[in-house]
Amino acid sequence: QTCPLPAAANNHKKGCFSHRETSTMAQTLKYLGQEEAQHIDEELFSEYGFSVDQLMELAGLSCATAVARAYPISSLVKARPSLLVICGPGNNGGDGLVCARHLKLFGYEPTILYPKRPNKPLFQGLTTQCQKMEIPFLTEMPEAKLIDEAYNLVIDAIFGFSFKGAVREPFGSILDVLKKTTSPIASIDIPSGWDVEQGSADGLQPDMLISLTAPKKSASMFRGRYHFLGGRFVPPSIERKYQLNLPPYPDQDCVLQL
Ligand SMILES: NC(=O)C1=CN([C@@H]2O[C@H](COP(=O)(O)OP(=O)(O)OC[C@H]3O[C@@H](n4cnc5c(N)ncnc54)[C@H](OP(=O)(O)O)[C@@H]3O)[C@@H](O)[C@H]2O)[C@@H](O)CC1
Ligand SMILES: [K+]
Repeated sequence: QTCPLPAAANNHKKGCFSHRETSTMAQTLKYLGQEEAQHIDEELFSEYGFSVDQLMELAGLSCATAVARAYPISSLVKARPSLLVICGPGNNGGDGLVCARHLKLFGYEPTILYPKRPNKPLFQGLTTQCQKMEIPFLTEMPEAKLIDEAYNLVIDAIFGFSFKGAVREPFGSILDVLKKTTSPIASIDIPSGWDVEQGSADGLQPDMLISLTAPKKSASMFRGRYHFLGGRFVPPSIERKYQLNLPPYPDQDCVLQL
């Protein structure tokens, strides 16, 4: 069988739905509503004893792994393996910080924009770790033309499943710039600015989406090339309770291409 998905240095072949008789599984994979995603998240912390930094580390590592699968360093068009990681004010932004740190360990050259930093030890620690990893932080959002020239890829870690309502500054202006860039965008969990369930017809159109735990309803509107599932930490009883019908991850991989 020939894989209909675009080649990502053949890395997608292992575990790719299209290479297995999994079309029925793909149909039954649950796409979560906003409240359901938040309930699962809360339950993992309150009833299952996980800590936020534990799951954030696994989520961020999944994102870095998926990015490296879809955009291997050898496939990048610019001389340096430069990436821009834009982090928002919540846990999605925390995933972005973890993702940037792992990408640096994988040999990429991430730069971070983190305009609104929560005053909490978790995020302060993640920021320090990135600084100690010699990852530069920008003080302002570059113009679209500069992004196109300087970065192979933009990682969108601005908003996740708690985003609601009209976008507030400074993120409105940041998203407006991102809509003008031609560098591909990889969105963590939700394309930022999209309604978590309804999507957004005139919003970002990322090239990649990494759904964490399970895709959210808006993921059915995703039209980019690479859709990965990550966050391989869901206990079987949560999976049963919420009828997630997660496809089996290949071997010991922390990501799966949908
Ligand atoms: N179980 C899992 O799968 C795990 C999930 N994880 C990750 O957590 C993510 C969810 O994180 P989250 O709940 O912290 O919320 P998130 O979406 O980052 O944003 C909240 C921030 O955005 C802000 N904000 C909201 N609306 C806004 C607007 N219109 N305009 C401007 N700002 C707005 C809001 O601001 P506030 O309302 O407080 O002013 C708040 O500061 C999830 O998607 C996944 O990536 C992993 O880390 C761990 C395991
Ligand atoms: K995002």
